[in-house]
Amino acid sequence: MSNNKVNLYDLTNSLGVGILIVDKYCNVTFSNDEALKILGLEEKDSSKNLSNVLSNFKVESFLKSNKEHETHRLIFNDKDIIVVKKAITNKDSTGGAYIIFQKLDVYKEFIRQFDDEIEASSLLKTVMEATNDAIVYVNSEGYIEMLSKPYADFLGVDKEKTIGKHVSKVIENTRMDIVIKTGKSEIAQVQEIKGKKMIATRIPVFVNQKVVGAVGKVLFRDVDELNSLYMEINKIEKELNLYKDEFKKANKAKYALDSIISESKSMEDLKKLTRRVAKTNSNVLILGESGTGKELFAHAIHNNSRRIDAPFIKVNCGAIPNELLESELFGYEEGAFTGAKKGGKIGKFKAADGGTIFLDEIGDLPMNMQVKLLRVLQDKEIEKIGSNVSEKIDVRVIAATNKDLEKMVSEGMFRLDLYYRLNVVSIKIPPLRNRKDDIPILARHLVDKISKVENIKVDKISDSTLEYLKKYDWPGNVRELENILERAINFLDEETIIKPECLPTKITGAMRKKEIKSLKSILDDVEKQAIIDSLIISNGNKTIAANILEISRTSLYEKLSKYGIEGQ
Ligand SMILES: Nc1ncnc2c1ncn2[C@@H]1O[C@H](COP(=O)(O)OP(=O)(O)OP(=O)(O)O)[C@@H](O)[C@H]1O
Repeated sequence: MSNNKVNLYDLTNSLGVGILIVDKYCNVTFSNDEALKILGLEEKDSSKNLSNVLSNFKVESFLKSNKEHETHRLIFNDKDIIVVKKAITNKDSTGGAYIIFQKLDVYKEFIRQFDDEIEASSLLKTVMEATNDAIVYVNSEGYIEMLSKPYADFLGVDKEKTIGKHVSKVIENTRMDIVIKTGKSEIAQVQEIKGKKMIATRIPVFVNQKVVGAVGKVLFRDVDELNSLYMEINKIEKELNLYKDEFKKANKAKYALDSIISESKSMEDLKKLTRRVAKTNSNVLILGESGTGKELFAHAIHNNSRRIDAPFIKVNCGAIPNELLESELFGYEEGAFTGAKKGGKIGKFKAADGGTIFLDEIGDLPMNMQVKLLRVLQDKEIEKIGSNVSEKIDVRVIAATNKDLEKMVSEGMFRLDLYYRLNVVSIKIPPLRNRKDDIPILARHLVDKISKVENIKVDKISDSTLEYLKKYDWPGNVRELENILERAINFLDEETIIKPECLPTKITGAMRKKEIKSLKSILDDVEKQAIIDSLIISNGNKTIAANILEISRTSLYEKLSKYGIEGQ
């Protein structure tokens, strides 16, 4: 091989194209490595295979055709190949042809990249045109390739005329050329342009780890604008904190265990149990007749738990109409249904996240909601109405009812699985009639509480009043006691002592009758009844009646007139 041929060989290989040279008899006089590589041929069989290639490439017919060149596309060894044949026609040559070929994939990839670039650049152009921000894009040498209209307007330059100019000639105090050199972003830096302090961000653009340009963006037109924005944000933040505080205050458990006034052993034991239970994370079911203090216990559990600083949210399941219950508990997305509020609504469970939810009157929860509540307790996640995304929540559930839940379960009115989930720990508050020891201390506590609210001076509750209170059965429990005492306090005139007269007759009436009766009047009552009975038996015959009573007729007449019994 001559030196020239060696050069031609290296050169053609480095071009990445296959080259064959044939003489006028269609003998291969030259082939490069790329040719074999592209055609997928082994070097050792090259001469045999090349004749196969020449016939596929239709070289012989090309030589005979006297055409100067010919291009066609063909499939060889499953490869999509483009072939260019060129006749060797210079006058000192003996003829033949150059056959130059390449795999089409290379071009396809090239075209794809080209298309991508066109697409990216038109996308960038569209973004630049649509933006309200001041944006500039410079190439790797710092020449402007794109400038947004707002930026051009602010600079007072013609947008089109800036393209191709060096950024330092168009933008005052620019550092875009520095960012290109350092390859380091500069975020939110002050840049003075036309006497205004602007906040600029400059970001280098990398392709294959090489800086190919940089984007600059002015975040705010002027620092003053930023300051007023900052003040606005500050104001909103303060307002938000205020609302957060209000929310916290409104959704705070008000009562501690000390607020539960009692002296009876049963209640003291219950308070001890409550203190222990509060420390755990278990769901609690509070049972007891109406007015026994179930809500007080729920507050106390929250306030003695680790959740004390998180919200305590109360929901009265019996007071919310069925159709609203789901949105109250779980919230809804904006547009979830007609009439849904803009921005949607947060449900009580979400509001209680991290804290406690108190589901009062749980026995009134309709069946469909029982199923949904069970799912929340099992999965510890909620799904807003109109959303298909569920959200994890961490809420402790305290439920309460004055209904007999076990009976409801046996009657199919309450789900057994939900009952088990809620009843991990149960607190059963005894009715007031079963702990009458609590009445004096409770009465004094309630009188203090009410007199403060009503601003009425009360010195004490008389002993006889306390006796009456202890003898009554209190079907409405502590709430009824509170109401009776409030009424009594409002009865006080100049007095400062609550006496029996201040109590309603349902409490004093029956007892007073019994107590003021003397032995004589009791005997009179019995005597009168015996006379009536004897007259009934004797069918009104006074002689027989006197005989039954073993008294004289005269005596009977006297007693009839004494008791006003007539005409029997
Ligand atoms: N042990 C107590 N000490 C002080 N106040 C009490 C006590 N028990 C109940 N009360 C008061 O009695 C009233 C009724 O209590 P609470 O609302 O907690 O009862 P409840 O069992 O939840 O009633 P309901 O079943 O009707 O919802 C409240 O004003 C509460 O402060």
